[in-house]
Amino acid sequence: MIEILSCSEMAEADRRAPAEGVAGEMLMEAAGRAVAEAALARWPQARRVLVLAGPGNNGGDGYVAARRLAESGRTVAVAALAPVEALRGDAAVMAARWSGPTLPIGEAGPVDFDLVVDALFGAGLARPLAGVAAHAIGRAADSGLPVLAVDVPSGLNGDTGAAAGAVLPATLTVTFVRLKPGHLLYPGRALCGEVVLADIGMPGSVVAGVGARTFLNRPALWRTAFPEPNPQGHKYDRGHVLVWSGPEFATGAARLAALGAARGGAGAVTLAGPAAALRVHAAHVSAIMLRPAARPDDLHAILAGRRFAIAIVGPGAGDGVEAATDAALAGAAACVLDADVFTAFADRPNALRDRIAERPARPVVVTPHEGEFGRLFGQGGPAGSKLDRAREAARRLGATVVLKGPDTVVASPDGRAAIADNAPPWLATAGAGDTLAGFCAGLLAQGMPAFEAATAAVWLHGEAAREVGPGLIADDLPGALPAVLRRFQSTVAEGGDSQP
Ligand SMILES: NC(=O)C1=CN([C@@H]2O[C@H](COP(=O)(O)OP(=O)(O)OC[C@H]3O[C@@H](n4cnc5c(N)ncnc54)[C@H](O)[C@@H]3O)[C@@H](O)[C@H]2O)[C@@H](O)CC1
Ligand SMILES: Nc1ncnc2c1ncn2[C@@H]1O[C@H](COP(=O)(O)OP(=O)(O)O)[C@@H](O)[C@H]1O
Ligand SMILES: [K+]
Repeated sequence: MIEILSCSEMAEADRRAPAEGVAGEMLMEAAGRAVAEAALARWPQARRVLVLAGPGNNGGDGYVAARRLAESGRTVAVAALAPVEALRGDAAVMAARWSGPTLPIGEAGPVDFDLVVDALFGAGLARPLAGVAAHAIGRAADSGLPVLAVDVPSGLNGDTGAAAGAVLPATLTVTFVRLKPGHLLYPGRALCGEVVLADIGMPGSVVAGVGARTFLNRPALWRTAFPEPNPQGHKYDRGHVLVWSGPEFATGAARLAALGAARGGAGAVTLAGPAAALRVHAAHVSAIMLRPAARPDDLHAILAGRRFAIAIVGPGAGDGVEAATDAALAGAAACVLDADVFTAFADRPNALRDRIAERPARPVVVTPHEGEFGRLFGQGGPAGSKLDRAREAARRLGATVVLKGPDTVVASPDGRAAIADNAPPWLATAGAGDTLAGFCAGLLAQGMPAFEAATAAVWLHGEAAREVGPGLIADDLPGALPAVLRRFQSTVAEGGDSQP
C-alpha cells in the first residue's frame, strides 16, 4: 500500500467504487466501524464518548462510529455542526441510523466525556475553520481529552500537511484506503498523532485506476530496481564514483560522501582535489583512492579517461564549485549535486537547468535541504506544499530532487514523487547530508535509475540512523549500512518488506 492519494484522488476513487460493486454506503459503514474499533482498542477504559460530526461524509463516518460505539456499550453523544436535515447522501443515511442523543455543537461541550472523536472535516475541507466549528475544536483541545481524528485532524489540509486556520491535534488518526500527503508532511504528521490505516474494502483496481504518482518511500517502491552484484563481475562493473574535494581545511564533507558512496556499493571511489587536501584525506581513508586535481577544470581530463563515472560535487567543495559542477555535468555518466552547488547557483536555477539540459540522457540528482532549496530558487521559486515544491523543482531543473528534512521528498522530472517517514530526529546532524549524497551515488554507480537510487538512498539513510540510534554522528552512517543492507536483502529473499 505504497500509493499516497491526494484528497481529490481519494474522492475520485470514491466516485469509481460503485462501478466495481462497492457502494459509498458500504465504504462509510466500514470506515465508521474501523474508527469505533480503533477507539475501543486504544481506549478500552473510555466509557463516555463525544463525537463531533460535520456536515459532509466525514460527519457521516462519525455517525457510524457513534452507533458502533453505543452498540458496544459506550455512552455516546453526537455534537452536530449541521442539523441532520441538512446532511446529504450517505451521511444523511448514516445520521438517520443513529438514534442516540444529538446536540447542536454549540451546546455540547467535552465535559463529562473520556474521549473525543473528531469527525468534523476530512478530505473535503475547503477553507480555514471559523466560527462555531473553530470554537468547538478549541474547547476540545483545551479539554485535554484524547482525540481520535477521523481521516485527518479537522482543520488540517490533507494534501499539504498544513493548517490555514485552527486545527484539532489528534492522539490517534484513523484514515482509510491509502495515506494522504498530509499524514506524512510536517506539521501534519505531528498533528495526526499515531496513524492507523484501515482497509475499508476499496478494491485495489479502483485505487490503481486513479493513477497516483505519489508514494510512500518503502522498499516496495524501488526493490525491483535495487542492484544485484554480478557473481562474475569485477569492481568496475559496480561503477566508479569521483568526489570533488575542496581545500585542505574543509575535507570532512567530501570524505563522508566518498565513504557513503563506497558503502552504498560503488566498486571504486576516488577523491579528487588539491594535493594538500588529499594529504589530509590520506590520513583517514584506505579503500578510497586519491587523485590530485589542482584545479576543478582538471576534472575534465580525469573524467574523460573513464567510461563510466558518477560524480559528486558540492560537499565541502569550496570556491571552485561552479567549475567542478561544469566538469561533472560534462563528463560524468550521472551526477549528485549537493551543498555548495546551491550557493554557487544561488538565484540562478535556470543556469543550472541549462547546464543539466545539455546532456539530457545523463541523470542528475540534487539534494538540497530547505535552506539550500530557498537559496537556489530565490524569489519566484516553487510554491505550495513540500511535495508540490519538490515536484515543481524537479520539473524546472530536469533533475531528480531530494528535498531533505524529517519528511524528505524525492521528486522525479517525470512527475513521480515519494515521501519518507523513517528518518529519526537524531539524523539531523552535521555531515549526514554528505553521506546521503554518497549513498545515492553508490547506487547510481551500480546502474540504478535516478528516482529509484535517490529514494532507496533516502530510505537506507534513515534506516542506518535508526540502526545507530541516539548519539549518532555522521561518521557512523557509512559503517551502519551493511547491517541495514543485510536485513533488507534477507527480506527481499523472503519476498517481504522490512516495513509494511
Ligand atoms: N474513500 C474514502 O476515503 C472514504 C471517505 N470517507 C469520508 O469522507 C470524507 C470526505 O467527505 P466530504 O467530501 O463530504 O468532505 P468533509 O466531510 O471533509 O467536508 C465537506 C463538507 O464541509 C464543508 N466545509 C468544508 N470546509 C469547511 C469549513 N472550513 N467550514 C465549514 N464548512 C466547511 C463543505 O462545504 C462540505 O459540506 C473523508 O474525509 C472521509 O472521512 C468515508 O465516508 C469512507 C470512504
Ligand atoms: N528533524 C529531522 N528528522 C529526521 N531527519 C532529519 C531531520 N532534519 C534533517 N534530517 C535529515 O538529516 C540530514 C541532514 O542533511 P544536511 O542538512 O544536508 O546536513 P549536512 O549538510 O551537514 O550534511 C538529511 O538527510 C535530512 O533529511
Ligand atoms: K476529522
